[in-house]
Amino acid sequence: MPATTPDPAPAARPRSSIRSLLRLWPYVRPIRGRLATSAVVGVVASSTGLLIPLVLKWLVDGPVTDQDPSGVWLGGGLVLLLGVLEAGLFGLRRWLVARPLAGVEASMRGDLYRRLQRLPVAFHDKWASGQLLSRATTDLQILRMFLAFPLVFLFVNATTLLVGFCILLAQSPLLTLVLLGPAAPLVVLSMRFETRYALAARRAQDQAGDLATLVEESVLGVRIIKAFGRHRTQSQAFHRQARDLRGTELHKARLLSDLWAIIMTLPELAIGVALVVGVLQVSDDKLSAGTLVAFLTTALALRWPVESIGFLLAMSNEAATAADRYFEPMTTDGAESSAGAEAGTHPAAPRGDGLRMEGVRFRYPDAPAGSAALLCGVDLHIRSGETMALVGATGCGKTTLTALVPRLHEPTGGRITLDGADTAEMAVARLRELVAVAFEEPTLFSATVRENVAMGAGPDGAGEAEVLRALEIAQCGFVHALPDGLDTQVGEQGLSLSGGQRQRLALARAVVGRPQFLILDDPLSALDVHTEALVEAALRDVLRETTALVVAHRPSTVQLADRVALMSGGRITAVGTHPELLRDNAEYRRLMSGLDTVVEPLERSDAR
Ligand SMILES: Nc1ncnc2c1ncn2[C@@H]1O[C@H](COP(=O)(O)OP(=O)(O)OP(=O)(O)O)[C@@H](O)[C@H]1O
Repeated sequence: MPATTPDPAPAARPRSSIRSLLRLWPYVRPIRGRLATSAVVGVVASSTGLLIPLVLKWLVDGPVTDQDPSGVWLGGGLVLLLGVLEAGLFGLRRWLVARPLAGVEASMRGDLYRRLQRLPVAFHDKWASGQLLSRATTDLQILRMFLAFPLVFLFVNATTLLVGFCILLAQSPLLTLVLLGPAAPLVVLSMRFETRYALAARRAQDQAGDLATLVEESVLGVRIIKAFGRHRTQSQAFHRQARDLRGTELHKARLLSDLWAIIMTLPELAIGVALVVGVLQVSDDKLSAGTLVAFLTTALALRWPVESIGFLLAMSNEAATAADRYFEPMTTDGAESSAGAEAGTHPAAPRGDGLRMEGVRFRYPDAPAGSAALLCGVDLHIRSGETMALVGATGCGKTTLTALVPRLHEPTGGRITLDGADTAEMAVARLRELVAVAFEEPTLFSATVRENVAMGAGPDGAGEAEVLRALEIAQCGFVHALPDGLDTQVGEQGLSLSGGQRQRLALARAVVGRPQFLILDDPLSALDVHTEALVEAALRDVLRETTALVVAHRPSTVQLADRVALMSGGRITAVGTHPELLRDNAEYRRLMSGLDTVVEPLERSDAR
């Protein structure tokens, strides 16, 4: 099932940026002291800058008018000192927050990673990996930038404006009124901009996530794309999505440039008008030249706090969107709980009853409405130490049923017990210590052979002897011929292995921990007949010590099992030994003779 972009509706819903940003509080709380100090230092720094016009006023009205060179030198030195102090304080502000903010980003990323690990397989089936990747990278960077700049500077600039206007008011109330003229239209404009920019920012961030998904799929599926000559189609899809993203980014840039143009023009106009009015006042002797110089220099110094509002608002908006996107997977329902006994504290249930399924029902959450449940009352008992083969037509739900045992999906009805203990009540960690799985599609990680195999052992890990034993059972002799033996890197960024080799390593991983319960989903499908026979011979010893459910498509795999369960119409319709079923069950005979047919949903619902 292809992963898709999650519900795009949030982009269309109006939301409060402030409420979205307030959700960051738990992460910001530990560094609130640092942030507050950095804000205070920022205010002191910009207020220091506002003292410069006052020194200029003193310079013009005093030493310059009196033609006193030593006074001019003193004034110049003072201006230089204030400038250096301002720069130093801004540097200190930056130093105060840089390290703590990197820590906030790291802890948010850590929480998201842990959350993604705990979210059920159903969640990952639905969410595109690129979307999750962009939330864990770009969105978190945007949030760090917000905490470093807009959060502090919206406060620092607002305070600077307040202090600045008090200074202006003290110089000339009339000229201050002239300067305040554009304030009302600027506020209205900023509010309108905020709404429109928020929608564009959300769209751009979602589109970036979709693009990341497409790139990831193109890289992972490069063999298929080449083999089927689909590079042109894939590249067209890439260009289409990249064009859409570019369009949205341009739209954002247009919104920002419109706002910026007005934010730059209106204050400049107001300063121009203030200059004309001020010059008239100086010529009428209603204002000293020094006061006019100080007023205009202060007004010019306040241009930056006003002009920066545009991009501070834009960055805050993007941060609000990033916060929404970050918290979507963080607050999605269904994370695997650690309900039940804690890992390690749940006593291993006494051996005896084996694996029991009672009336197990399941339907995928995204199955079409009104369609029949995939599993509609599975009853099956695998005795302790027994190996049960699970046979059924393609698509009848065998893999799904095996995934319910380690709770990769939660059954929608019925119960599964392991030696009498209900899996629904067990801590997930404990359950997965008891049950080992090897899937038909073997996934290896970017790690050494040894690490990939040892991953299947419990929290105590596996020693060298255990790893070698598992490799031998799975007939993985080929690993000793690899360039670095067991230390050879395999997986996505390592040496490429054949399908059969990967499958055998996955099998070694499943058996390394001597699991009490073993689930094998057609584990030998990629092996040649000779290797399959060797693996089966070695597996028999392992299977004797464990309770196993083995999905089987071929008579050779079925031979591994003590008994066979036939699955059909979402239920187990027959259980018996291979010869018994061959003798008594026509469907089983058909399946084993290779005349298998794909199960259509209609057939399933008919069977009910
Ligand atoms: N994540 C999913 N969401 C919705 N439907 C799914 C999902 N995974 C599988 N299905 C559907 O459930 C049905 C059973 O799939 P499953 O893989 O369990 O069958 P199977 O018997 O193991 O098939 P095979 O023998 O080919 O491996 C199929 O129709 C499949 O399309």
